[in-house]
Amino acid sequence: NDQTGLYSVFRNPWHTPLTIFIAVVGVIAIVALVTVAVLQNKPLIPKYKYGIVLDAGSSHTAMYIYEWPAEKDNNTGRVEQTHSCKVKGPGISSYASDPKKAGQSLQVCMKEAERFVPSERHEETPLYLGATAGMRLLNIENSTASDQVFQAVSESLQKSPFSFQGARILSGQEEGAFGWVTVNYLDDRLKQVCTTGALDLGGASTQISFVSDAFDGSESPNNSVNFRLYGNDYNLYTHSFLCYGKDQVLRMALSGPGSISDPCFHNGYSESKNYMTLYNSPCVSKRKPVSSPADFTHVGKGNFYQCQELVKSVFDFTQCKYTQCSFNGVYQPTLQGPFGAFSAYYFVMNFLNLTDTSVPLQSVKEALARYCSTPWETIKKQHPGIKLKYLAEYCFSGTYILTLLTEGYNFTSETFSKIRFIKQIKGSDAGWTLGYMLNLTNMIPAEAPDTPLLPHAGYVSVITVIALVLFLLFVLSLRPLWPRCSQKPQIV
Ligand SMILES: O=P(O)(O)OP(=O)(O)OP(=O)(O)OC[C@H]1O[C@@H](n2cnc3c(O)ncnc32)[C@H](O)[C@@H]1O
Ligand SMILES: [Ca+2]
Repeated sequence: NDQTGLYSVFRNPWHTPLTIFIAVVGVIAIVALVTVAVLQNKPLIPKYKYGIVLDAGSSHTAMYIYEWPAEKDNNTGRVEQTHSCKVKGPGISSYASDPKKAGQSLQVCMKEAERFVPSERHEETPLYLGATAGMRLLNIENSTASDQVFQAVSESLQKSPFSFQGARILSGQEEGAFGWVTVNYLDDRLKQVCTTGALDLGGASTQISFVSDAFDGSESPNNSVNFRLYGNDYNLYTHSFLCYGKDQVLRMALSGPGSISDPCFHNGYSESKNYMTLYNSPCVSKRKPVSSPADFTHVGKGNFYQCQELVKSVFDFTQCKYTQCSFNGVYQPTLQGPFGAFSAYYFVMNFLNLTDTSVPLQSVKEALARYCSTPWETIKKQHPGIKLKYLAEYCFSGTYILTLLTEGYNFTSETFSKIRFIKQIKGSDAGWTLGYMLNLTNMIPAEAPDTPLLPHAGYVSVITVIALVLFLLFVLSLRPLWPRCSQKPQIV
């Protein structure tokens, strides 16, 4: 019956004002922190979102599926490529005479996408198709055929369960700019001032994009793209050279004088080819001789230095109405910063084992000269598993790449070492498609998203510490003042 000490407190612990005060403060603090934590860092079980982009290139179409945690729409660097699918057959522009087949060619990859994207996400998943230089050239040659191909492709994609957002031709400027966005997004450079330039080599066009302090866009507004991303302003220089993808340049080189005995192809290489296929492109139709036989035999001579002279003949280095140009009278500011070179830059230099740019440029040229002088029979024996069409062209393609970079873009042995030949960055392919989707889904905010005061873990640990301290204080407040030593403790 002792009304004092532990008994009295246990019987009615709310007796002591200290206890009540601590309990109230504790509850308020925990509720407040948990509320902020939940508001700040949404549900613990992440829901994922998806996006699909089809890259309808001149030589082939590829499908990319991107995935990101739903609540991280605006955070940098959280969108990742989760799957890719190479469409069988040529690029969609090759189906000009049978447009339906362009749509049918996409079906296999679209079925694959249905398996890779969870079905409950299908209808919310945006689906885009962007076409590049192959369709630009078809549009120049025969805009009706181009429209029919897009019609067939759109009908095919509308049948998919995804949210089809349209099929269109990208401008060269978009292709260059979005390639730059992709490289810098994946490399996490969009929160920094120093960015990476982007070099993209396709079959029908090639792009160069980079930020240059010396470039404010005034001298050549068409080459200027302004971005405000994560609170940073970027004034990007970009140019797309139509007809300077490696397939079209090969046609231009072959259509030149005396191209039949070709220094860009290995000794012993001999293939009969058809002038019709060679000249059926707006890039070479002007070079078509008035009367030419239907077929010709393409014979290899295997000489890198002569090949370099032949490749240089497709560039015009004379005309430039600006303070400085790359080639064909196109303005280009002084090169600046590191560069990522992808697509065919990578396919070719990787095959030739020349992706290590710490090797002096002169040594790269000498290695390529040795490769080009290797007889065709030896080359075939050394690379039994490589597609003959690709294998025959690596000497030409490697020579074109070195000539384009050094003579065209004015890379020196010093700036050449700042190029990285890349296929992917952190598991996502380098190319325009990711940048294109990020832009269309507004996932790159102009302003930096406000970062939470504390990361999620920070909140949890703060709550835990406060809760522990308060609990300790609470327990301590329950302990009676020292019991009178005469008292026997009451068993309650
Ligand atoms: O950008 P556009 O000009 O539209 O062309 P594309 O998008 O189709 O161009 P790609 O980068 O896909 O390929 C460019 C070139 O590289 C060739 N290519 C693709 N894969 C290759 C590989 O693994 N090895 C060698 N060459 C390859 C392809 O045939 C083209 O000639
Ligand atoms: Ca391309």
